Amino acid sequence: MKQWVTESAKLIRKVTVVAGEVPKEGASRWTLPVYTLTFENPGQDKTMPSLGCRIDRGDVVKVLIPGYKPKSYSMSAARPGEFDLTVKVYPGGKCSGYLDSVKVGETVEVFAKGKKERRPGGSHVGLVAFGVGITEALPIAAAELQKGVHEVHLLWAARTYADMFWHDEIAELQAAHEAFKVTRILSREDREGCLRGRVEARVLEDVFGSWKGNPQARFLTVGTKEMMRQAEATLTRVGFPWPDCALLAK
Ligand SMILES: Cc1cc2nc3c(=O)[nH]c(=O)nc-3n(C[C@H](O)[C@H](O)[C@H](O)COP(=O)(O)OP(=O)(O)OC[C@H]3O[C@@H](n4cnc5c(N)ncnc54)[C@H](O)[C@@H]3O)c2cc1C
Repeated sequence: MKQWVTESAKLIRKVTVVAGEVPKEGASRWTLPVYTLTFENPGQDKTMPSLGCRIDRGDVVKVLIPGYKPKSYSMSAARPGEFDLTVKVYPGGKCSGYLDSVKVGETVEVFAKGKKERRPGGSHVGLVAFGVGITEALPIAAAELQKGVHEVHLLWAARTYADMFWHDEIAELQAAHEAFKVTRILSREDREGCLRGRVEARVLEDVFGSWKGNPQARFLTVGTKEMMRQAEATLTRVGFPWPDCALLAK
């Protein structure tokens, strides 16, 4: 098996973000639990960015699953000496199940990975996040707002409102930055204040249409590869050609 150069990070806190539901018999889907795991930096290193992981560039933390390959997680926050991973736990999930099984005081093997760079432009930044993809999108929204861009619009898609989290964090960021707009869209629930449906052309038109023709508009999609490819193709169709309008470049 390939040898990976990893470092040991100690789990120091585990906080429930979404409690989740016990699966109902016969139910095909249910709300899955989400936890924020806080790890001490390897060697108690206080230098930032933690692990050298640039949250604002979409770098990831690779977690080595014993006897398996490393899997990617976005660093959802970092403070001197520690960093967070916010993890949705899938039934039978090799990596998420492993992370869920780690006890406070135990260590995991990790390393940071990422070479992407922020592309020039981006007076208007659109972030299209699917489900737990918010763990990458929200820290990037915060970083873009810090730069003083004209507008950051987060379009966050999930099945139900119960699958969503970090509402207080989003509200705080909105209170601090008038430039931060948020649209939530649910595929399986009608809810006041949220759109209903999927991230299709008419939704992207409605949310980002007023930016059309602005060569400064930049976008980031975060989700499974398939969701991202689909969203990028739809952005292209509605007038934001991919990858010309990508926020990050490899
Ligand atoms: C760049 C990047 C960043 C990521 N960041 C995060 C993050 O911050 N937090 C986080 O929780 N995850 C994140 N992921 C996803 C993570 O890497 C794993 O894919 C996820 O934890 C599932 O792995 P697993 O080994 O637990 O599940 P597996 O053992 O691969 O699968 C177990 C079961 O869960 C189902 N399943 C797995 N993934 C999904 C999915 N996305 N949607 C629906 N069903 C699924 C499978 O179909 C299977 O039935 C990220 C992925 C990438 C590529």
